[in-house]
Amino acid sequence: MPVVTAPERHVAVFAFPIASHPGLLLSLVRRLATAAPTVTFSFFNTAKSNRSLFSVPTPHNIKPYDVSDGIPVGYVFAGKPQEDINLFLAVAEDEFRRSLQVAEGETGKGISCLVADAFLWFSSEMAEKRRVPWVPLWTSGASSLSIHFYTDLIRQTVGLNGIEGRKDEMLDFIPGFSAVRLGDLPGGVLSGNLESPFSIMLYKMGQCLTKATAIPINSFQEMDPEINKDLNKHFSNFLNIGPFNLISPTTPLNTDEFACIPWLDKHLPQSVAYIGFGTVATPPPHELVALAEALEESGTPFLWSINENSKKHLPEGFLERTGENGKLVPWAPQVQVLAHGSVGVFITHGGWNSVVESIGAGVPLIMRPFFGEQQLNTWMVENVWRIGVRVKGGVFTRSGTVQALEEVLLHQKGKKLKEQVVVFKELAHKAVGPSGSSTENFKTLIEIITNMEQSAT
Ligand SMILES: O=c1ccn([C@@H]2O[C@H](COP(=O)(O)OP(=O)(O)O[C@H]3O[C@H](CO)[C@@H](O)[C@H](O)[C@H]3O)[C@@H](O)[C@H]2O)c(=O)[nH]1
Repeated sequence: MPVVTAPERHVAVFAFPIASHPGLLLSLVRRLATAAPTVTFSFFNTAKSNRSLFSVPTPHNIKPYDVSDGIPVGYVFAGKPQEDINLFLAVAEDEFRRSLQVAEGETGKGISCLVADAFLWFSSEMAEKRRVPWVPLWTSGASSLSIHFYTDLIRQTVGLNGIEGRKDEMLDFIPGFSAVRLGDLPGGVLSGNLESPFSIMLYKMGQCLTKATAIPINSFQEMDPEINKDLNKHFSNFLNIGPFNLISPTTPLNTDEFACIPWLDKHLPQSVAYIGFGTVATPPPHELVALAEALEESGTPFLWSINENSKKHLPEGFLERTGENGKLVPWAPQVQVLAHGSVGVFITHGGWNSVVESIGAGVPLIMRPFFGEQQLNTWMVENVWRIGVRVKGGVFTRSGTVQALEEVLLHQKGKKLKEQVVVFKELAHKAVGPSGSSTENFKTLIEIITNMEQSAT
């Protein structure tokens, strides 16, 4: 990769400190910092998240700064939805501003660019005031970004009286989408609490995007050519620079602490179901039972990344009965697991990283979406890319899950899903390869962020 030198440049990076967001942003910043070793990158994130992310070696020109998570001392979580997000958002803008001044004081350099998780819409105004480029990273796919961009149009057309009873109605006027069910739009656009801080955040983000100097996303343009074509008309430098996981690790926890790979080695090619629901979603107890029963009934070997809390809801004697056929782990090196030849299907919530990681490995999906844009990702997987299926009714039942497993692992349909996901796998690898679209887009991004032409070394 060509190297840029620009010692006077100071790039501020604002992280959204929840779920897989900060890890993904830091993996981008690592790439940028390696390509521009004389540029200073100040990475603003909560102390807890920084501790975990910076526990592995990091390029010398990235310096972490802690911001408050907004959780008052002694606070007891009430278990309300998005409680941690709401607390953080209440203090975020002031915290980033305060901490930015500290970093500018310490480095003696004003910032020359502001990179932020796109969720942090207010950073657009901060960049504008300082007259520096604003570069929001969108951590999900082009489809969900498009929906947030077109939220006003969608609300005006569909109405704001709720979509209860109208979930199967199709929406067919968003450029690049031939159609999508109202019920599969991201939460907070038409359904859910439109006044929650999270919904307001997404709405405001959608309104600010045209102010961005560049919008990098963790995808590759061949995946959504029509949506890309449309967004390129509205945004400057809409840059697909992924899938990130094909370039460098996006989580510091990618060691095989629980011996998943040796266990997978003992299984037949494309026979195992890998199960994982990302870093936030947890199926309710009765669905955990249904999923376990379906695995047992179908005799499918499985590797399940599951937390202790969920584990206790599994049917009694389940693990003893499944024996060598099943393995439960608190954390799996997901990217390596998916790339293992014995994995035949990924049962997942449809978080964006999980979707692109499965594509990168050529593994078809069974989707059980929970919140956010996971419904939309599921729609795209099943109806647009045709690389997986949604479990019947969108929730785990014993019979619906057995049916989905049979469809993907045994039937002719499964063969087609596999063929199709391999087509996307090849496109993804090509995109990040030499002269691939994501590689070229990344070069453009470096130029924008460092404000310098690259010189080959
Ligand atoms: O045992 C595990 C479990 C997870 N992971 C990794 O954790 C990440 C999970 O990411 P993702 O699938 O995107 O799930 P979430 O962390 O839940 O993602 C949040 O952020 C995503 C990106 O914006 C959104 O698409 C989701 O809806 C939102 O829940 C992936 O990189 C996985 O490889 C592991 O390596 N091992």
